[in-house]
Amino acid sequence: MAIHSSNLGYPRIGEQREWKKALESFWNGQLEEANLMETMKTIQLSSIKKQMAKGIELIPIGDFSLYDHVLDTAFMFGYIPKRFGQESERRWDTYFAMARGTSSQPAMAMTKWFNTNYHYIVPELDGLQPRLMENFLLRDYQFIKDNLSIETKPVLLGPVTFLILAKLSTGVHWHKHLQLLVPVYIELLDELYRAGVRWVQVDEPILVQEIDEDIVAAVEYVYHSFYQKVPGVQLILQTYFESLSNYPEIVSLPVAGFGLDFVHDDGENLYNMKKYGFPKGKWLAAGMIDGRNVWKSTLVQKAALLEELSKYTEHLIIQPSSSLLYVPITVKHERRLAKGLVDSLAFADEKLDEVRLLAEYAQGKRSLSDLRHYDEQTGEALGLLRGQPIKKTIQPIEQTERPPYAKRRQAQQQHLKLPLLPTTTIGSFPQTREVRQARLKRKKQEWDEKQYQTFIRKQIAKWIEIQEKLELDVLVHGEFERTDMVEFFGEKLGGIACTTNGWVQSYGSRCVRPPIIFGDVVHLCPITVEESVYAQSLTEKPVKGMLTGPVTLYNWSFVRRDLPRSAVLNQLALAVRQEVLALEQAGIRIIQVDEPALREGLPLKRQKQPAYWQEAVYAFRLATSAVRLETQIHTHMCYSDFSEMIDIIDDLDPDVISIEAARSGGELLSLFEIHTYRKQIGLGVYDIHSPRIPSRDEILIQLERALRVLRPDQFWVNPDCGLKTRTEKEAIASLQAMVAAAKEMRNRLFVSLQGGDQDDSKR
Ligand SMILES: CN1c2c(nc(N)[nH]c2=O)NC[C@@H]1CNc1ccc(C(=O)N[C@@H](CCC(=O)N[C@@H](CCC(=O)N[C@@H](CCC(=O)O)C(=O)O)C(=O)O)C(=O)O)cc1
Ligand SMILES: N[C@@H](CCS)C(=O)O
Ligand SMILES: [Zn+2]
Repeated sequence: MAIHSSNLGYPRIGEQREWKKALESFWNGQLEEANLMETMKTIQLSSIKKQMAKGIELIPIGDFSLYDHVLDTAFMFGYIPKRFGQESERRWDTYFAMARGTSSQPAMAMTKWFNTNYHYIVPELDGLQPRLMENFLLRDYQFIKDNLSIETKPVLLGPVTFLILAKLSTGVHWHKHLQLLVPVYIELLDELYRAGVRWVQVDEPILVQEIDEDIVAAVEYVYHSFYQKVPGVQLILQTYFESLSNYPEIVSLPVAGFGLDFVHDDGENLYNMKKYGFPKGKWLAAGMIDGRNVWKSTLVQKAALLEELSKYTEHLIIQPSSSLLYVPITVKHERRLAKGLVDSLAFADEKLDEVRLLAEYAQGKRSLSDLRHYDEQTGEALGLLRGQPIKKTIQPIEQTERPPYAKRRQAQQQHLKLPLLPTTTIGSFPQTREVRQARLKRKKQEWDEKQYQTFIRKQIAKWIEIQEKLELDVLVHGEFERTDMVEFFGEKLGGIACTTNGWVQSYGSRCVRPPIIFGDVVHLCPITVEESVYAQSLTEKPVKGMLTGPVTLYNWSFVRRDLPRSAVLNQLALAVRQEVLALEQAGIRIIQVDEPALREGLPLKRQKQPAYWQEAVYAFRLATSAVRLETQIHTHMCYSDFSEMIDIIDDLDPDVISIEAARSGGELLSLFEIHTYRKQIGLGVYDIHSPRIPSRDEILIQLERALRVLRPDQFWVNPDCGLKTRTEKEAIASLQAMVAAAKEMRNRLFVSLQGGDQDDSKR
C-alpha cells in the first residue's frame, strides 16, 4: 500500500495577521511595494516551513495569494476587465484595483465561496481572450525550491469551476470560453512539468453540486485534453465540501487521482465507492480531517474509515477535507479559553498533526493504541464543560406565528408614522481607528469598563446627531461596541467561547474570529438594551434595535457536532427571542434581526435544502415572533444569491427586509417582476464596499428602477449593508446623497399623485 500525507491549502494571513497588516499598510501608502513583497515572501516561506515540520509530504503552493486565489486565476489568465486598463509596469496596482475598485472604477463583484464565509472576486470574462500572462504557480514552485530545496504540489482552480463561477453577459455561454481556456491551462501545466513538477491538484468543487450532462461533457473534454497534452503531470482532481456528484463518470476520467471529502459527504463518497468501486491504480486523496470546523478528530474512528478505504485502493493520500483557509492557524496562542475546550480544539496546525498521525498509522509506523491515546486526551473535559443538553430546545414548542401582515402594517404605521420611502441604514457606522484603539485600551486594561462605556456613548451621541442632521427617518446606534456582529453576541451568550487570535480570512484583508459554540446556548443577561435605549433617549425618531439572527450566529460560528443542527439553531433562536423581548420591553419600536448568512448555510446538494430551509425559517420565526403587533421586525441580508429565495423571505415573515442590491441590482429586480412580494423591502441603493461617493442622481436611477417593480408604499431607501468599513467622511457624504435622492423621489411621487409639491415639514 502506497501512502502519502498531503494538505490542500494553508491559511495565508499569518499567525499574527502579518499578511493583513502588510496589505493595509501598502494600500494606505505606508509600505513600499518592495517591502510588501518581502513580507509576503516571508509569510509564504514560514507557512511552507511549518508544513514541512509537520511532516506533510505534498505541500500545496498556489494557495498563497495577495488577495484571493480566484482573482489570481483570472489575473494569471489575463482576464483583466478593460476598465482597469492594460496590464502595466505596476501590475499590482491593476490587481488591487480589480479587487478593491478605484476612485473612478467600481471593483469587481465579490461573492461567497460555496457554503463558506470566504468571499472571492467574481471573474469577468466579457470581451476578453485568455492568455498565460504569468505562471504564478511556476513562480511559487521555483521560489520554494530555491529557498527550501523541496518539491511542492501546485494547486490550481480547475477550468470548469472557474468558468461556472465567472460572470458572463446574458446569452453568452461559458462553453465558448472553455475552448479558449483549455489550451492556456495546458501551457501552464506544460511549463510546470518542464520545471520538474509531478503532482498538481486541480480543484473542481463545482462537481459536488448537482451537475448536468453539459458539465459532465465539459469535464470530460478538459481532462482528456490535459491527459493528451501533458500526460506526465499527475493530476489530482480535487473536490470538497460535499460528496462527488456523477461519481461513475467522474472517476473514469484519465487523471492520476481523485480527491474526495469524507467528512462533509454524509457517507455518500464511501457508499459510491462500495457501489461502483474505485478505478484500479488511481490515487484516492481522502479528505479525512475536517477543514471546516475546529474540533479535534476522533482518530480511532478515522482509522476504521482508513480500513474501509483500503479495501478499494492501494494508493492513498491522507489529507484534510478541504483547504485549511476556513480555520484559524493555531490553538497555541489561545490563553482565554477553558482548559477542557482548548484540549478539544484543532486549528490548521493541529489538524496537520492529525494528518501526519493518521498517515503514520496507515504506514505502520504507529499503532491503534497511539491513536487511542490521542483521543483520550480530548473529549472528556469538553463533556464536563458542556453538561447535559437542554431537552426543551431540541423540540421547541414555542409559538412562531405573528398576526397577519396587513394588521401589523396598520398598527405599526400608526405607531411609527414614517414617511413614504423611509430612509435608514443597516446598523454599523465607521469602525474608525479611534474605535478599535478604544477597544484595545480596554483589552490591555489601560481603560476600565466605565471609560470604555463613556467612549461608546460619545460615539453613539455623535452619530445620532449626524443622523438627525442627515434627516434619516429610522436611526441606529451604530454598533460601536461590537468587534463583529457575530463575535459580539458570542461573547455575551452562555455556551459560546471566543478566541483571542482565531482569525479567519473573510474577504481581502478583512478577517473574523468565528465564535465556538461548545455548549448549550443561553441568554444570560440583556446584551444590546443599554446602547439602544441610550440612543433612543437622544432622539424622537425611532431607533432600530440591532441583533444578529440565529441562523447567521450558527453559520458564522464553529458549531458543536454532538447535537443536530436544528437543536443548536433553536437554542440560538430562543436566546435571540429573549433579547428581542428585552428590547421591546425597554421601549424599542423597531428591531432588526440580521440574517446575512441565511443563504450561506444552504446545503450544496439540492435534496438536503428543504430540511435546511425549514429549520432556518423556524429558528428565525422563533426568534422574532413573540413581539407585539406594533413592534416592527426588520431583517437584512447581503452578498448572497437571492434567486429562489423570495418565498423563503416571505416565510420568515419580517415586516421589512433590506437586501444588498447595488452590485447586482438588475438581476435582483427581475426577481420581483416574476414574484409578487407584498411586505416592505429596501433594496440597497449604493455599494458600501467602495470608497466612491455615489451621486444623488445615480441613486435616483436606482430608485426609479426599483419602483418599476415595487410599490412606493412598500419601499425603503438604505445602503447595501453596514458602513463599518467606510471612513466617516465617506459614510456621511454617501448618506447625504441617499437622503437627497429619497426626498426628490418623494416629491416626484407626490407631484404625480397630488399635482403639487410635498411639504416635508408637515409630515
Ligand atoms: C458582513 N460580513 C461579516 C461576515 N462575517 C462576520 N463574522 N461578520 C461580518 O460582519 N461575513 C460577510 C461579511 C464580511 N465582512 C466583513 C467586514 C469587515 C470585517 C472587518 O473589518 N474585520 C476586522 C476585524 C474586526 C475586529 O474584530 N476588530 C477588532 C480589532 C482587533 C484588532 O485588530 N486589534 C488590533 C488593534 C486595532 C488597531 O490598532 O487598529 C490589535 O489587537 O492589535 C476590534 O474591532 O476591536 C479586520 O480588521 O479584519 C470583517 C468582515
Ligand atoms: N447590522 C450589520 C449587518 C451586516 S451584514 C451591519 O450594519 O454591519
Ligand atoms: Zn450586510
